[in-house]
Amino acid sequence: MLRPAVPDPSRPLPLHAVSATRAIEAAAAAILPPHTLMQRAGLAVARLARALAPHARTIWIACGPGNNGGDGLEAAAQLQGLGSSVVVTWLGDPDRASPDTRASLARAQAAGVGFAPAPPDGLTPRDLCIDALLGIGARRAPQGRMAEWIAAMNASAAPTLAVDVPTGLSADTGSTLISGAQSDHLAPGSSVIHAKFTLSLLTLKPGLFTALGRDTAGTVWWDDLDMPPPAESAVAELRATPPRPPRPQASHKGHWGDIAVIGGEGLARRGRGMTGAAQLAATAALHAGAGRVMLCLLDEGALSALPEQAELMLRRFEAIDPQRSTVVCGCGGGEAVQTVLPEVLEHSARLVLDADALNRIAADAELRTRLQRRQQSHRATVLTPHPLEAARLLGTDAHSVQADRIAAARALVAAFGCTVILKGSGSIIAAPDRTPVINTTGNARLATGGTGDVLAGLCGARLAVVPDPFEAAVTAVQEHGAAADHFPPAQALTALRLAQALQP
Ligand SMILES: NC(=O)C1=CN([C@@H]2O[C@H](COP(=O)(O)OP(=O)(O)OC[C@H]3O[C@@H](n4cnc5c(N)ncnc54)[C@H](OP(=O)(O)O)[C@@H]3O)[C@@H](O)[C@H]2O)[C@@H](O)CC1
Ligand SMILES: Nc1ncnc2c1ncn2[C@@H]1O[C@H](COP(=O)(O)OP(=O)(O)O)[C@@H](O)[C@H]1O
Ligand SMILES: [K+]
Repeated sequence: MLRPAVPDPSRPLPLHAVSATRAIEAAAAAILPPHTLMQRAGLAVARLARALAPHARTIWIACGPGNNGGDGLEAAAQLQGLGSSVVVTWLGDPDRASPDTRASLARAQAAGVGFAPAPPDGLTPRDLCIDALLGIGARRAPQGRMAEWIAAMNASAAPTLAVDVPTGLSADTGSTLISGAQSDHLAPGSSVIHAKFTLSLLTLKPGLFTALGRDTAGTVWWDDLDMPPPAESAVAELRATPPRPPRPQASHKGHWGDIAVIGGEGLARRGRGMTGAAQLAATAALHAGAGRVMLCLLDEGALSALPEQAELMLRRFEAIDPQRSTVVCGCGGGEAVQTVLPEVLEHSARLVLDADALNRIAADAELRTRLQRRQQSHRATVLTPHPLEAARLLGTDAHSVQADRIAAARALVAAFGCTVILKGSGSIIAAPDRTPVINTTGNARLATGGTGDVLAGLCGARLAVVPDPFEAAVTAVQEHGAAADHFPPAQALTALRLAQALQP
């Protein structure tokens, strides 16, 4: 069945790695007559193409040498049969193609599809390009004629529908394929299709939703090719954002938790005033509905009042009761956070660690041991690193983290036994014994200073009332992104305004 890749509130959408997809394909092929899957795939592509471009005069289908190209040839046969004018450019060789692809080639030829050595000229916005160059079998960066066709498709006035995966994107990781490695940014001239639509076949692939996936895949559709839900375990999943539960009338502030935000190195210490970061986290917790929010600034008492935020209670570190609070530690913490971290790690009942708290832990073996010990005593801990902070914790670089974000999040879970939010486009939320979630809310308007502090405060507010730290983290990330998605388009999204837009 063809459907948009939008999770239902009652059922997450599973995402499968290429290895699992191959196993599912093999199992399906074993029980179906030959060529069935490719015919279903081609029909799904043709149907979606007709729906997306009902008035197309020309449909250009660029086909690669493997079965992704076979899907394109099958779609060409189907579209020609439905009355569209199809031009196929094919990079394959009939003698080396798979039996499925050869069968679809014969069907396309029999249907009267036009084959051309080069892309058609003069496509208009109502026409359509179909990228069937590479799918899950892509192993290296496109070069030569394939790279030329990718460039032509990206430059075309007609939108592109990618079959299974945009060519040049890794289905597993959402990074791009470059010679011998993977890249986490779209370098000028990098050979990757920028699709307006992607139709994922049989399974949904995680790379479509994280790293560069969201930029290159466009709107994602999924056709399971009428195969039953796979037994293979999903590598990650997408979840719908549930509505906030109503507040019981008979609740009081004690039900909604005490949040203690610890951070904000003062200007005096090193000439870097970062109290704003902690204030943002505290403001976020407040607007997200926390019962009481305490702000502990590491500025040696220089700041004594916050007149514009009378609801926030200023506290010295010694005056905080970490066992009875949900502690959010690290936002703007600078070097000053180092001195409080041993106690924070030792005594906080529920803890969100962000920014400089993570950087200090990365640089200090004793703090790492203290963090690991929290798991043994079952105390809830959420880490909220961006890719560079994640890299420091893992002893690697941000590029390597971005090259496989799910693997990096899992590695952090394995190392520290905590719930982890690996931030960035398509944030990954992972925890011990849980299928990671890739967040689908949020947008690049969040790429501005302080929005991570807002997430940390929001996460604290949810962790205060949701016993399962993984569920609290998923909820916080979804709500943070949704607040950005609903933010007025004509207004600059700043972190403070985002914090104030959060809802209890
Ligand atoms: N699996 C399923 O569930 C189903 C799969 N289906 C479809 O099959 C697709 C997978 O097909 P696939 O395995 O043939 O791989 P595909 O993506 O066509 O690429 C491999 C070919 O490309 C070549 N090649 C690689 N890199 C290259 C480069 N840079 N530049 C040039 N060539 C390059 C590579 O050559 P080689 O590396 O071996 O030299 C090989 O020939 C899948 O995405 C879906 O669309 C559906 O029909 C039904 C259900
Ligand atoms: N392009 C993007 N798409 C979606 N979310 C983004 C994007 N860029 C940033 N974000 C989100 O914005 C927040 C930024 O956090 P972070 O990098 O820690 O910033 P800061 O330290 O300035 O607060 C994270 O929640 C991240 O997931
Ligand atoms: K493709």
